[in-house]
Amino acid sequence: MWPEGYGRRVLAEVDSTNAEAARIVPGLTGPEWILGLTQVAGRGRRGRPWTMPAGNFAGTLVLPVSEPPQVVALRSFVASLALYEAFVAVTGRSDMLALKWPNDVLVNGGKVAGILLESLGRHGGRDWLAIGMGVNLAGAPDVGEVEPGALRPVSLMSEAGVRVTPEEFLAVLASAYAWEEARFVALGFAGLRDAWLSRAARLGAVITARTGRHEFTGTFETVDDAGNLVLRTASGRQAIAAADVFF
Ligand SMILES: O=C(O)CCCC[C@@H]1SC[C@@H]2NC(=O)N[C@@H]21
Repeated sequence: MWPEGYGRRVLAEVDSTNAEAARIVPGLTGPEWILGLTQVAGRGRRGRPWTMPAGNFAGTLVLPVSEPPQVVALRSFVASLALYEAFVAVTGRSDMLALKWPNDVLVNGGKVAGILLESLGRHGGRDWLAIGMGVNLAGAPDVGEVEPGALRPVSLMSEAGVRVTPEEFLAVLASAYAWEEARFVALGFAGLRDAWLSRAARLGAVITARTGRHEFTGTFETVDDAGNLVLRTASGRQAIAAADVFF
């Protein structure tokens, strides 16, 4: 069932649903989903492009938020848990799914979805956030399109053999997101941290985190209560706020 209080608009073609979010936010009074059936200038994290083979999901939730910025940023965990639940709902399986810090969703070890949070500033006396989600439902970009060392892109179709339209996926995701959002607002990150950790890829394994300035290799111990990646390295415990992670 479509969640109460959330609006929805579906666009045949859009440059980027996150860019569209910035355009429409001044006229909004509550949360609104934007679905782009074709997205021609999708944006990924760290300024990378996000390509969208036909039939994939490109959606952005435009959300009013009321917490300090470091808490608002924890919506990436809310969104990744919602994506995970949506995948379980459409495939009936959880055995091949995992979450990669900070906010990728993996199927059989390949990247099937990514999340891009962008602040939209203040409108109508409220702060707004764009939560952009790209999901490879039908096809994955060519492996040559991702940076060296990044996980191979995969699609739900190739890994699970499940065919889902973007509209069908939006219905499932919107409902999963609304549930996770309500839990986050009621209980804070403490209310979902264990759920996220129990779905985490490579917890307890040695991983590498690159921050742009530094590279840390160590055992992935946990995610702390501020959402930082905690690694046990040869030189001690490191809590890392933002990085790309390599397995
Ligand atoms: O780099 C990543 O992993 C994040 C990718 C986020 C892509 C989605 S697609 C829908 C929304 N609109 C955009 O332009 N980007 C996000």
